[in-house]
Amino acid sequence: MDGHFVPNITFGHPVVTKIRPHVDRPKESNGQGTFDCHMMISEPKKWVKEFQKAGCDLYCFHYEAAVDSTAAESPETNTDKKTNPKEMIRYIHEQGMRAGIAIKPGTDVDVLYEIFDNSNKEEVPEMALVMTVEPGFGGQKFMADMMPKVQALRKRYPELNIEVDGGLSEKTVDTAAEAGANVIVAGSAVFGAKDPAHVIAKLREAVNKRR
Ligand SMILES: O=C(CO)[C@H](O)[C@H](O)COP(=O)(O)O
Repeated sequence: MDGHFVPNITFGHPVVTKIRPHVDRPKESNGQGTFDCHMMISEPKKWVKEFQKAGCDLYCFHYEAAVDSTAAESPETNTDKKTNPKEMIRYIHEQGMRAGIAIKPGTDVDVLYEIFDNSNKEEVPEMALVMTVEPGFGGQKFMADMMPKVQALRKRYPELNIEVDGGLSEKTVDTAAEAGANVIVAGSAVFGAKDPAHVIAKLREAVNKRR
């Protein structure tokens, strides 16, 4: 969070650098150890290389931050700041990371279809993130009305990693998993728990029993 794209600030690549040596690298079979960095920032391209150096495995940027009319029309003149989503995805892949693309609650899911239907695989992300709160703060209420977006993505892309973020807990995870989400972000539910491992196991179970 950069205090611009969202009205809050959180940690950046120096924290990733410090934590990375203490976490095993991802095992391709189950994704454990993946550093999935959700960039709630206005200039996502600016930080790609720093996060790669820090040990990020998957760099997830916001569709809304990557799209503006100028950048979409002439991506070649917008290489320092904004660029269009396809250029961003290609750039992330060139740095050796997987790419994710996130949408805020007010963004229609169909903006993602063109991105995932692209036959050029270098420009196709490995994950879609459907925000289930307005990004910026933990501890908000899960927006169940975002589930049609998840259902639409799951129907169209049976194998896609679909992440949900915001208000996920043991109480809400079944709704998300039933809709088709298979990557669950949980802050308060895990860090506020007496037994975080138990909560994580429950969240994982909700996803796994539907796969
Ligand atoms: O970053 C977020 C919002 O910007 C996430 O929603 C947050 O980290 C998850 O927290 P919680 O599980 O408490 O909703």
